[in-house]
Amino acid sequence: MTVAGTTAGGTPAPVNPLRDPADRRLPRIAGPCGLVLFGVTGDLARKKVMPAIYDLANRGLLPPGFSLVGYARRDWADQDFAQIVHDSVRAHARTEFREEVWKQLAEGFRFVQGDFGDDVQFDALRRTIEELDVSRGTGGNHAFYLSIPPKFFGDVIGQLQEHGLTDGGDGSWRRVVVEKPFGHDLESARELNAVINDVFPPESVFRIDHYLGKETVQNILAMRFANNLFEPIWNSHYVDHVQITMAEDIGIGGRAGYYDGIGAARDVIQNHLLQLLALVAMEEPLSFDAANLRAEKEKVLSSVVLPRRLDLHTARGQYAAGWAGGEKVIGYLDEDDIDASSTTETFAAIRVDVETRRWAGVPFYLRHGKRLGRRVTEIAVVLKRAPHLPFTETATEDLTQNAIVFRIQPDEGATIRFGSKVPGGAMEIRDVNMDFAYGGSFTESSPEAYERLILDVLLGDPPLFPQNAEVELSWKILDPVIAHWARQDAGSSDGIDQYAPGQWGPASADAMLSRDGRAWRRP
Ligand SMILES: NC(=O)C1=CN([C@@H]2O[C@H](COP(=O)(O)OP(=O)(O)OC[C@H]3O[C@@H](n4cnc5c(N)ncnc54)[C@H](OP(=O)(O)O)[C@@H]3O)[C@@H](O)[C@H]2O)C=CC1
Ligand SMILES: O=C1O[C@H](COP(=O)(O)O)[C@@H](O)[C@H](O)[C@H]1O
Repeated sequence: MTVAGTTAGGTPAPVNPLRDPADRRLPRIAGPCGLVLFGVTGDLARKKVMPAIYDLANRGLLPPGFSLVGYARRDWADQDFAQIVHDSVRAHARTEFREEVWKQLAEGFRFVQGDFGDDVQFDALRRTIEELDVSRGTGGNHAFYLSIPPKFFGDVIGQLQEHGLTDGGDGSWRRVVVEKPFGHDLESARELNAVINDVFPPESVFRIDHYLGKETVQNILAMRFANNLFEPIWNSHYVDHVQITMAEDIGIGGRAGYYDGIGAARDVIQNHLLQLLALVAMEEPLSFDAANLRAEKEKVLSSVVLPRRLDLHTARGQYAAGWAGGEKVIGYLDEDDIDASSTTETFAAIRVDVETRRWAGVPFYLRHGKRLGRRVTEIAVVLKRAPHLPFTETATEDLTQNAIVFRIQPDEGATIRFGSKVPGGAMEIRDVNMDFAYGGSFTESSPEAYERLILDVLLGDPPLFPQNAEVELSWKILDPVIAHWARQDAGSSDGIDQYAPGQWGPASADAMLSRDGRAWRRP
């Protein structure tokens, strides 16, 4: 971790006059540096990366000479690029627009036009960076952010190496940022890791799983390990099962090219949901530095096993056409550029078990879907029933199981559900909730995940970025599920289960849990 007010190299950070001195939320400031963004016209760059850069600048967390170089095929001048950043900032930034911040930031914008295969333009990129080192004092320190389709990762990394962009000279750093998905199965992930590791040392590679940048996700470890309340019951003696839900109410939008053939399990379960599982199930790390955190996460991921009967313990489906939120919506197969016979799942649910002494016999159920009832991500640790209930049966007929729920988004906080006597003359026990809400407890607002992660890249602070091993272990868990579904598809021409938009997935998902004598929560 970096000490507040110093750069990753330990030298005092330059004081940015635009920094708001009252803002104590992200006290670390990046030293002299710049970012090169590939894929500036893309969805992620526009909605997340460029607004996060502005928000960091607005909070005074970027150095005054920070530079942003866009690389894309469009025939743009620097001003056109600045306009694109401006539009994206005005549409998606979280902090207010301040002209003086924008002006200072925009002075560091440059644009290089080119395809990923264009040698001449990669040379132009090198010269642009050298010019910035002089004019903006970026000191040779640059991060290359690949906000591009994964199939181009190898090409761009190869170009960076070939054109002398991977080494900024003595005392400077070069880093590469890659977005998920890291491959589409174990084999391709290994190949991709080999390509990246051939060019950049592991400490210079920052793999973004943006869930790890979320405040509420980081709080899982704080809540577990800063308190004495949870840890004593955090095991198979008290926990019945764990449900991890990531539900979205949106469809695939314009992302058919990426999504079809990938599907819900690869898109989200392989990365975000298995990372959440690792944080909930891991042992206490020796410290919160990257090596110790990763060691504990790797131990948990290595202990995950799938049930033998994948036909009984997995479920998948596709959203059908219908009504959601008062609007008529099209089905997955009717989306633009989706093949009418596609079997790509937009909903996936799996059961896994963690074979450790702590978790033996405690199933973890993971589910994700698009066009579900509402947008919500939560982790529910559902406890076993009390061993003895000294009440009449009718007194407890409305009492369900106690639960501790981490509310990751959008209603950020945590809930503890337990039974309480209903006021009145009779002994009647009913579920009640004790709530912690960020809004009610903190005046500080949560930084957006990309803000936190981009700042950590610029600081060279690695704990929130998964390394090769975690990525590969996660594919090892998921690959047999994908292979099982492919075998099912090969043996049938019926397509996959459909589910109505606005509902909670296909009937097979409910059946999967009811076979275990359980039911999904309706968050
Ligand atoms: N969008 C999201 O919500 C999320 C995305 N990701 C990941 O982020 C990355 C980017 O995704 P997203 O923004 O959705 O993708 P998009 O398809 O929206 O954007 C891709 C970008 O790559 C550029 N590009 C493609 N081919 C070339 C080429 N040959 N030469 C130069 N530029 C090229 C495109 O430029 P042009 O305009 O010229 O075609 C465009 O700017 C992917 O790895 C994705 O998996 C991860 C999490 C969420
Ligand atoms: O990684 C992804 O995440 C988004 C959802 O992110 P969230 O922060 O809004 O929960 C999802 O829509 C997308 O399909 C996936 O690639």
